[in-house]
Amino acid sequence: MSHSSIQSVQTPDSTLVVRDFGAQVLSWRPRASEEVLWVSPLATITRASPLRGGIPVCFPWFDNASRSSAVEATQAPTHGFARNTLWERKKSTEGDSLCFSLTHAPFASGQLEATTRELAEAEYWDLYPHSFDADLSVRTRETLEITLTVTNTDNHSYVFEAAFHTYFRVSDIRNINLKGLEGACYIDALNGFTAGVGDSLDTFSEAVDRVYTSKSPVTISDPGLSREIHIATEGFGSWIVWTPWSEGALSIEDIPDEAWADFLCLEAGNVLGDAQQIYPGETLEMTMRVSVSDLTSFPPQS
Ligand SMILES: O=P(O)(O)OC[C@H]1O[C@@H](O)[C@H](O)[C@@H](O)[C@@H]1O
Repeated sequence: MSHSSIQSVQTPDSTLVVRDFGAQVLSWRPRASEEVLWVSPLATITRASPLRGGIPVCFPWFDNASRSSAVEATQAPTHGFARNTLWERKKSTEGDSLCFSLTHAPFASGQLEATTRELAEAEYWDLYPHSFDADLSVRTRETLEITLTVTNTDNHSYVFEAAFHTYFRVSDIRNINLKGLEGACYIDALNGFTAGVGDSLDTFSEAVDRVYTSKSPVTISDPGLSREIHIATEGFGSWIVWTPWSEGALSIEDIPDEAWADFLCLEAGNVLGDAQQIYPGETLEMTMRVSVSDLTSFPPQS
């Protein structure tokens, strides 16, 4: 089976590239700007594994499974299995969108002609025995709009976490400003998961790994690229902010030692206290919108 299938869409306003494996956005470039997403130069597209960069989809749990309320098995893969699974490409009625679906259900024993994807999926059933249909739609115009829709197709309620683990490309993380988290409460993963408040985190000078509770839009202001990236959400309650910094990047195989300053992970999420309870038949929708403006102009309306 090939894991390298990628789809692209070009509109008058932008170009978009998405990989079927993990339904992972790899590139988004609005016409008037440089590439918005960072992908590691060491990323290998032919491997059946999430690629370092772009927008991996973390679902149905986030982070190390031992800390997640959505999954019981502690040996479960970090950030859920959606990013480790081949999604099915769906026909989109709109020329500016790419749509993918992932069905999670018990594997019917005795079924002789299972697809490779079904077999791969079956291995996760023991870890997460809750049926769902998930859809990911990605629309590219002047704004990138990415929506995860989850329907509980089971007969019991359960909990999931979700995040769009976006690697934003920046000129140099030491010279950017982050706006929008002023006054928000956070949990600090680098400080024993302690709670903090009031640290607005507007500039970066060391490793950061925090989950902020906030629904407010955020902006990355990047004088080096003369642009601002505006990110807004609906249906998400958290922002995860992560940079490994120079020392952390040394222990991450697929980030070149010198590349740590080239990206900031700013992730729209429903994690920790924002984990979502979903009832039989219920559908929940989570959307992130990304737009870019010149540093000197007003943010575009989406
Ligand atoms: O290497 P992974 O599994 O993609 O995770 C990278 C990082 O992802 C972030 O979302 C987490 O907050 C970090 O703790 C983690 O290190």
